[in-house]
Amino acid sequence: MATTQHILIIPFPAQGHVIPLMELANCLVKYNLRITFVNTENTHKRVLNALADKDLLDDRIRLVSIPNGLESEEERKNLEKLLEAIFRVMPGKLEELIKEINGSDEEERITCVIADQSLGWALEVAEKMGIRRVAFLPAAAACLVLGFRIPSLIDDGVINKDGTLIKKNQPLQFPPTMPLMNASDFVWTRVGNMAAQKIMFEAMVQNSRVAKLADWMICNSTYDLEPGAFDLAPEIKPIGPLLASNRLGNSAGHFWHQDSTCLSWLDKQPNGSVIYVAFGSITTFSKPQYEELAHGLELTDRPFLWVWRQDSTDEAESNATYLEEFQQRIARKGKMVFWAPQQKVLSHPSIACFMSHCGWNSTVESISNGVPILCCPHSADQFINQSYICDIWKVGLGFERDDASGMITHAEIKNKVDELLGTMTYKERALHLKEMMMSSVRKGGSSEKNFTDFVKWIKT
Ligand SMILES: O=c1ccn([C@@H]2O[C@H](COP(=O)(O)OP(=O)(O)O[C@H]3O[C@H](CO)[C@@H](O)[C@H](O)[C@H]3O)[C@@H](O)[C@H]2O)c(=O)[nH]1
Repeated sequence: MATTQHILIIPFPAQGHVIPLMELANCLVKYNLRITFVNTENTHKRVLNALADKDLLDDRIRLVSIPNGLESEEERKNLEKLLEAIFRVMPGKLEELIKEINGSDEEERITCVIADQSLGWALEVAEKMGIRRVAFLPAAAACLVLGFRIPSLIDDGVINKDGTLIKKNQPLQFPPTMPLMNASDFVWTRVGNMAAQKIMFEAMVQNSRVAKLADWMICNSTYDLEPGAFDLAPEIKPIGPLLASNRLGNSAGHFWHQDSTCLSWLDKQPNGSVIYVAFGSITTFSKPQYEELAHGLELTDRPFLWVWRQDSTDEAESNATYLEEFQQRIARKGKMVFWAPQQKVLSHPSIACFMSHCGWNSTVESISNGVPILCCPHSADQFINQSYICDIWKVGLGFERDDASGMITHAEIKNKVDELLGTMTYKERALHLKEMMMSSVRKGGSSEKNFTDFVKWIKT
């Protein structure tokens, strides 16, 4: 008989998915469970490289990889190719891996698969092999509720069967505690071209259907953050916020080395003074937009820490001179890094606010630290998250875009920074939300209770 249960965890191959699932793995091993964490080959290499010098993982977490059928970085960045290849190649590879593990030793048998909700096929593989299964949602519960609602959106004539919009200007109001959703802000209508949108839509339809096959659906949220969404879909259980600080550890699963020099730089700044600027792991803006942002930050005359991640060598080369000049010019006030230890940055007392693309992890990490947000959403779910931040929780502000250029201008950036930091209400509300969120993971809190029930179920 197995001494401890053996769980297989599989994330979608993107940074915003690997980090929270790695955090979940770290929480589970505290309950003496063993984890096999399955990344794609490329992600696996990146995670190992970034781990090399520190953040050593608990030895009950074994990192392994399977191919996703894509060779080049260019292909991996193309959402259509990525989704198509993942679906074509990975289910068979996952099944082979599980068979190999299960065949090696009775004690090694996988007893449960925890799959990223956006990899519905992994739940189907588990079901086919008679293994218990869990869907993990790294985004807001509202996104899955939207996925569940797709059939009624089609019946009500809001969208066509392929996800294209019929009623463009008709916002959708779920309960008032959920964001008012503009039809043009649905997750799939905010990705790439029409072909990418259709593929994303099909994936959402499929994944939302398959999620219902899961024995548990868990997500990185709390009842206080999204009461309306959990009322509509009580089968989704929040276990968040999943943060390394909850277990006094380092966050793991990074694709890049975390530049900790920014922490000693933050130590030298006055409390509540620094604007932290970071747009997650995928989002990039045009060069003119970065120039507006740089200009705007300079105008605020406040210290700032800016994560400027450049994806390609071309991009890095084209920005090199500008960046160098800019860094010299702002050296007195600002610091730039390629990749920051974001969770530690956001918990630093010198941080005043977070200028963010509103990825769900960044949103949760910011609020868990009582940090108000300036919103620059770019794609997918980020517009829904912005609506939570600005309209529902009222802990942040969005930017108006210039009619002619479509950009956020330097003047707008300065004005919104001044507005957000010039009144205490945003900070007060953020601190209030922080308190509610953090109490949910303390003993007896709602997320802690869901997590304990979940672990009990896994262990039976
Ligand atoms: O310098 C940095 C910048 C980011 N992070 C971390 O990287 C993660 C980024 O996640 P997120 O804020 O969610 O952004 P994305 O990487 O863009 O995440 C993708 O996945 C999310 C979860 O599904 C979605 O909400 C986003 O829209 C989608 O782009 C967070 O944990 C950050 O703490 C760092 O550690 N250092």
